[in-house]
Amino acid sequence: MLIGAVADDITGATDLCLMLSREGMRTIQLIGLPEEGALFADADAVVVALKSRTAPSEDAVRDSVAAARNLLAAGAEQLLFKYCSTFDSTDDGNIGPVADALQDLTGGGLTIACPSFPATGRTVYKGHLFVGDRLLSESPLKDHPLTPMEDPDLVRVLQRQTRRPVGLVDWPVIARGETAIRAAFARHEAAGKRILVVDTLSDTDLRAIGAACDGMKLVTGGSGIAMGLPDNFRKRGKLAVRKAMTRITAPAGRAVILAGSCSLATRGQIEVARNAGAAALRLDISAIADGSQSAAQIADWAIAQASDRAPLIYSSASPDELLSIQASMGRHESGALVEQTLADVARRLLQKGFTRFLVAGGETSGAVINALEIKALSIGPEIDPGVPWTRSIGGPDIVLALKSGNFGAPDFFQKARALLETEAPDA
Ligand SMILES: Nc1ncnc2c1ncn2[C@@H]1O[C@H](COP(=O)(O)OP(=O)(O)O)[C@@H](O)[C@H]1O
Ligand SMILES: O=C(O)[C@@H](O)C(=O)COP(=O)(O)O
Repeated sequence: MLIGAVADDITGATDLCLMLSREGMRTIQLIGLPEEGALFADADAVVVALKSRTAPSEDAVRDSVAAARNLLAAGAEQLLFKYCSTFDSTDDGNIGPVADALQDLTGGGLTIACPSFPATGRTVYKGHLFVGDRLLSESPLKDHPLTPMEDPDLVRVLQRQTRRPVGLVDWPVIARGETAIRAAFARHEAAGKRILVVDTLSDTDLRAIGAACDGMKLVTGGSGIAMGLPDNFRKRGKLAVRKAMTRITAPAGRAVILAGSCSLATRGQIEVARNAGAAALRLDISAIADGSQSAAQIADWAIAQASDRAPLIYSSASPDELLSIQASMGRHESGALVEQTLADVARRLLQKGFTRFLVAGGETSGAVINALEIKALSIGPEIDPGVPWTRSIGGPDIVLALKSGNFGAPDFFQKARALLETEAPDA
């Protein structure tokens, strides 16, 4: 194993897997902690998907360290801590505390914080995170149901979460390329900084930063930072050149779309799917709370729809609707109720022969995958930047598109289905 990664949520992990596999690494995604002593002979990269982004910070640290230990024991040469390209976290963490603990585990050397993912509009300039052409704090992420992001200054945000001194390598240095970046790393380290936010405006910047991270024991960031890392191993003859997949074969069976993300992108995709004629059912959270709507009823509704189209089940609400739901039911309580309901629906549909699951939302995907008892995924073709099709390894044989809430073009759900090929019955 060349790269061992710990991701703080499931869609973040698939996003990272896609980047590593596009860059030629044979990549496996594990759901939850790898077994102690496990070896991954066929993988260049192993990404462990945790559900630690919004967990209490002691739990996030414990699970991340346990995963990292097992990856290092299995031979990982470089450790990568993957978090959201929009730095989703609270002042208590979990990015800072987990980065601290992984730095301790890997000998305390310098690391970077690089959330940028220009292909999806996430860039960092003077340490400030932009989403498209808006500052993070003016983007839809300010209304995130669990981690509202109100401060775009990542040095300030991260410094609130870590005891280690945070520094910034700004864009004029990044633009001068690998050698200048390495020199800046050394200067900041000598000045006592331990974790450096790196400005990044383009893929060229990502590749230069990746090259400068050759030999760094721990790297932290979004999936973008993985773009430049595989080449470091290729230069040393440890990695072959591989072609990206363009289609995925799926076992015969029906498809369903489950959307628990409230992001602007997902709400737009729901609208497009509905306008294209998808049968759609919206979760009514107060009806679920008082028992008048149930997962069993919702699953029965999906089963009753035409079998050649994917029914759409969604909970997605506008920021104002969310505020009022959360005010009456609590942020975590209402979120958990929605997640459990969608997960229960998925479990029931699996039992009824559904084999293609398109899930929108990171927390939602985590809940669904746990309910389906999927333990590992292989990575298929890219549907849109950051979102591949995946196929389960072990457990029930199904394909899944786990979409981070904010990712994907407006016609994402239609595009995803167009990449599927049904497996021959005797395969
Ligand atoms: N109508 C709703 N009321 C309350 N919480 C909701 C509602 N719809 C979704 N949620 C919760 O919002 C959270 C969305 O997070 P997630 O699934 O990670 O999406 P994203 O990828 O957009 O962040 C989940 O915990 C989900 O259960
Ligand atoms: O880095 C990203 O933006 C994604 O990989 C990701 O982690 C998004 O999280 P969710 O929106 O919660 O799926």
